[in-house]
Amino acid sequence: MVLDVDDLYRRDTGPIAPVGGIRQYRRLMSTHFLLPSTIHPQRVVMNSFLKRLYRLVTRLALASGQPGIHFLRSAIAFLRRIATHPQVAELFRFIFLGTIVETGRQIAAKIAEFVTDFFVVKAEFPVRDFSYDWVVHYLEHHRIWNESRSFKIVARNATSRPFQLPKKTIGSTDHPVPIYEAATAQSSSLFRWRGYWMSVSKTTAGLTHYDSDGSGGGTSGEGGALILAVYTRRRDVLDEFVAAARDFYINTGVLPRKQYNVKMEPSDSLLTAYFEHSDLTHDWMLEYLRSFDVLTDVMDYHVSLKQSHLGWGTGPRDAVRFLPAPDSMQRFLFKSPRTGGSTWIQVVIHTGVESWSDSSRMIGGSIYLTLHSSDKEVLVDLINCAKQRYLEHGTSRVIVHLTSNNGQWAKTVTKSRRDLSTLILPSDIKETILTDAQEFLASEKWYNMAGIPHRRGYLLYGAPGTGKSSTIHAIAGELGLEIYYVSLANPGIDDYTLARLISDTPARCILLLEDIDCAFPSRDNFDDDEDEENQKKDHHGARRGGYSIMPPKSAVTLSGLLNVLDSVSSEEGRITFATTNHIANLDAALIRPGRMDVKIKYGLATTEQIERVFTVFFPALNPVEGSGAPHPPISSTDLAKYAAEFAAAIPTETYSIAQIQGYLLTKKHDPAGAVQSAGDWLIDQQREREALREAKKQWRDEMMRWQLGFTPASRDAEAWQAIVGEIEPATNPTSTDGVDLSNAEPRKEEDITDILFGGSGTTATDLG
Ligand SMILES: Nc1ncnc2c1ncn2[C@@H]1O[C@H](COP(=O)(O)OP(=O)(O)OP(=O)(O)O)[C@@H](O)[C@H]1O
Repeated sequence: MVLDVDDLYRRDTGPIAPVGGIRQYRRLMSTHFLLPSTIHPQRVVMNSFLKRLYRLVTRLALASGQPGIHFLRSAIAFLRRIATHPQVAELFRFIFLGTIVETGRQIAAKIAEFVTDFFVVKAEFPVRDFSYDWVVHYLEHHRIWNESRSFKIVARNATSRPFQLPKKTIGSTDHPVPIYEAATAQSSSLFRWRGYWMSVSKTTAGLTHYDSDGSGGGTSGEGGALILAVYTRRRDVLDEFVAAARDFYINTGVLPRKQYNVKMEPSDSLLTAYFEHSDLTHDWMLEYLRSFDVLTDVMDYHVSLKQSHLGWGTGPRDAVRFLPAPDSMQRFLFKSPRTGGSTWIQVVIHTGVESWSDSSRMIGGSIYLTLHSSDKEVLVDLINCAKQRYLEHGTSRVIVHLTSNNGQWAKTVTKSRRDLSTLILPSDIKETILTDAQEFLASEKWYNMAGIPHRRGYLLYGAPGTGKSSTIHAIAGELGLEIYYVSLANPGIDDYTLARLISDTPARCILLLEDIDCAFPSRDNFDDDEDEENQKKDHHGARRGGYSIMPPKSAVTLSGLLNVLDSVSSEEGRITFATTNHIANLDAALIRPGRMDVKIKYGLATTEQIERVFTVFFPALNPVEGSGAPHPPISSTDLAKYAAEFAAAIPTETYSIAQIQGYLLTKKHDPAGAVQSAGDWLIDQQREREALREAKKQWRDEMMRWQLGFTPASRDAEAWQAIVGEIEPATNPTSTDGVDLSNAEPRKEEDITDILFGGSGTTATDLG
């Protein structure tokens, strides 16, 4: 601003003011320079500046001794002189021109921005978003990047290959092919799409391929984005483009990008599901993933011959099985049978880590699924499919769940079903158990109405090797139930872990409690399982001694076991099978109806059973395939003759079927020889039994000595004999109670074919 004070003064104040006309200046300033401050706050600032200037000028004028107006004139003249100096004038010209140019540039930028906003539609696709995948896949497929002049070239397998056998010579297909991708630099590509020009660029460096490994720290282009500009005023062109890219992505079934950080950074568009190893749903899912061979893009294999890795025993035992490597990320397309829609699912199978205390147990094994969907129904569909598949497949096998040493369901083994007809049992034991169990499972409503807990217990007792476990196995197959096997002799299982194990079982299943007599201190842990005499004593309920030499075999107490059998969690259609070799050891409370409703005795092989075992072992005219060198075909008449002779040679109810099978196995190609050598085998058996009995007796003696403080040095033969005589009544036919049992009438035992339905308890037929 050029201030011609004189002129102003002249106009407003008339003649020049005399020296010291300070008031005139004041008036001048207030009249013409000061701006109405009420209008705008910036003017207040300006007014303040002018006031200060005015004061300064006034002071200078007074100090110079000149009248104010003369001072101003000389000051202005000085300034004019400077301003008219050629170099200063040149400087002013530059400033002026620069100002014009800069202003012009800014105006042009504004116009460009305006035009861009007006005529270009822009969109940004963040790198870690699905939309990015759609667009990049679409552009890649249409070779949009090739319009660019700068590329990144990577060597890859164009498509994921299913497993192939290695070729003898390396062909061109064995090597990866080059894939052109957009360079990581911020280069933009211009292309035409459906008549519209578009340009695409990236905001940050990073891998651009849709399937890039996001795990490589810093190389995933995290935080970057794809910028798309559509040169049109129409927004719907962008909508169309995005929709087309999305459809193309879905329809080409392209593998989605691997999701690495779903756990840490949950996404709104991804569902995750976790299947814990100890839960049945884990088995469903594993079965589904294995059986359908859904994981077709696996490139990371776990190669195994292990039985437990062979799926469900469908293939030959020596087949090499390729499983996805543990912890590797696989993706598969799940087609929902309900909607018909497909959803990508990422699966990671964690095997867990092996427990240091129990090598058979894996800690933390699980299946982790990530569904590329936000629809929970898809997950429900998947679980239903897995369950259905599992159950369908389950009809040809029996699944047995085993515990670890520290009391958790740790392992699942599958066995092929055993046909009930392969069991050689007297009369209709098998059918009776099966019918009873079927009726029980079908009468849940009746139980509820009658207020009776919906559970049923079966106690199978008798000598080892008589078919107790085999019966349970066959029944489980018939009923289509899974077996949850708990051995009470497992040292890691106590009352607490047993209760937890039981509560972790599903509603409909078979709970198998083996060695139930281990649940409390046995009267004698040296029972000779093979000892016929002892077995008979068991039947008579006679006790061979009152001493428990060894501590109990199980950490489970009787009350703990009773609690578990009575617990609320065991009321949901659960069938409990318990087995024991010594029913006489069991507490009456344990086997009372309500806990063990059906009691079945398994005896040693009768003559009739022995004959049937023989017939089954040597099928007439029908050599068994795959049995090595099959025995020469024999006529059914000869077979019947041999079977009868063999059965007659073996004393009835003396040997278990397992023992007889063991002998026949040594003669599996020679039925006639089996009959001839039967006598020798019996003698061997007798010797073996006596040797075994003697060895056990000696061992028992040693243990007693040790427990009673006898050492070889302090051994006193007489004192020892007195003790042995006192505590070893089993070697004597007379019991310690003083009752002579040698001539006593054996307690009336039902025939093996008779089933004891728990005395006064409900029977299967009662429940009809
Ligand atoms: N009654 C039977 N019919 C057919 N096979 C039998 C029979 N009893 C035993 N076996 C055979 O003997 C073997 C052992 O049978 P199993 O395990 O069922 O006996 P167990 O009574 O449960 O013995 P343990 O009391 O020792 O558990 C199996 O291979 C089975 O095939």
